[in-house]
Amino acid sequence: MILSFGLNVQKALLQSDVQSKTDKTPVTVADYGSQALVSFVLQQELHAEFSLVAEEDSKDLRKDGAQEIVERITKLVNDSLTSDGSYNVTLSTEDVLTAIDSGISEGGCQGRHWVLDPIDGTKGFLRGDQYAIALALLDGGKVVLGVLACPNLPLTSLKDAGQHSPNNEVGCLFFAEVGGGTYMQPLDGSSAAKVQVSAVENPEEASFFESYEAAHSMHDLSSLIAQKLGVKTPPVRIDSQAKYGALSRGDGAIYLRFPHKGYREKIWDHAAGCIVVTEAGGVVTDAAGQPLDFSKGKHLDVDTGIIVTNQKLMPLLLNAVKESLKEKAPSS
Ligand SMILES: Nc1ncnc2c1ncn2[C@@H]1O[C@H](COP(=O)(O)OS(=O)(=O)O)[C@@H](OP(=O)(O)O)[C@H]1O
Ligand SMILES: [Mg+2]
Ligand SMILES: [Mg+2]
Ligand SMILES: [Mg+2]
Repeated sequence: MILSFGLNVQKALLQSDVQSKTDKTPVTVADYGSQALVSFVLQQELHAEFSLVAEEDSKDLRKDGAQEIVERITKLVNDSLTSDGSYNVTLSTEDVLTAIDSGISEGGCQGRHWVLDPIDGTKGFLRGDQYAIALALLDGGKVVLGVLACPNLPLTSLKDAGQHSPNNEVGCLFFAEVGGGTYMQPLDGSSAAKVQVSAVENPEEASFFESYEAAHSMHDLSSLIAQKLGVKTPPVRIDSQAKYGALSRGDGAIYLRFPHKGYREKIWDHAAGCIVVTEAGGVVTDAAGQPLDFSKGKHLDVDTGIIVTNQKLMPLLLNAVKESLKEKAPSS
């Protein structure tokens, strides 16, 4: 239901469906609608008090002049609930705003918290490119479950892109539970298969992922790191945690993310992706080699950036990162 919601809205997006947040990033009726749906379904299924840390809130939707967009979100949510048929309800605008606001939890190191990015890679979503719906569960500050839906990701490896594979089908669901491995299932519901990260040991044979948006990650720094490693192929730039999904099935071997100075990472941008990759045999650390700490609330306080690869390549990657950061540091 939530996945077809994103795809349907992406196809029929109106100019008025896209708003700008105070941090100047875009938010759409799909981001709000997806958050309302996931929050509603979790509450229905869990039959209990639950805690949700999610990206969006209803502040802007409660302002004067926002009535029209709230009604549009409510209609999209109700259309999705009706077409799915699992829940025989019609939500009011206030129900939708309340569902969105259930995502106000701060998370932390105690208890269980769901972590949601209702549309990750909103800019990619708007371009018609990659985006993901990312849901994770924290227990005692550790990620224990992750689900990553990537409605526009090809079922076959991105390595084959452009080679006119007869199978152009898209839509992948990745899921992982701690200790249970990572699985990928086509969104058409056919059976799931276990996936593994790339086994490449020679960095010259490794390809790497990075953000599509240069504003989200320093492409010049990744390029220097890749050069030091001897990586031969150009970077694969795609939006969202689809990068983690693609990496978990070995489409590439490395993911480099170096936000510009001053940006603080949020847990919903990495929690699901992190467990999907680690359960597939990968390693996710900050630029100093420390694991990501999801127990500190909404933010992830990482040293400089986030790097992901397999266990064999990580020591080489960490060295290349350290050398590159030293080279790029302004001399005092
Ligand atoms: N300035 C800056 N630096 C780093 N990261 C930022 C920045 N601004 C936003 N964001 C967050 O990036 C999320 C999307 O990351 P991506 O890796 O998908 O970026 S990209 O679209 O591939 O360029 C994106 O997630 P969504 O908002 O869910 O789309 C943001 O949380
Ligand atoms: Mg956003
Ligand atoms: Mg995001
Ligand atoms: Mg988002």
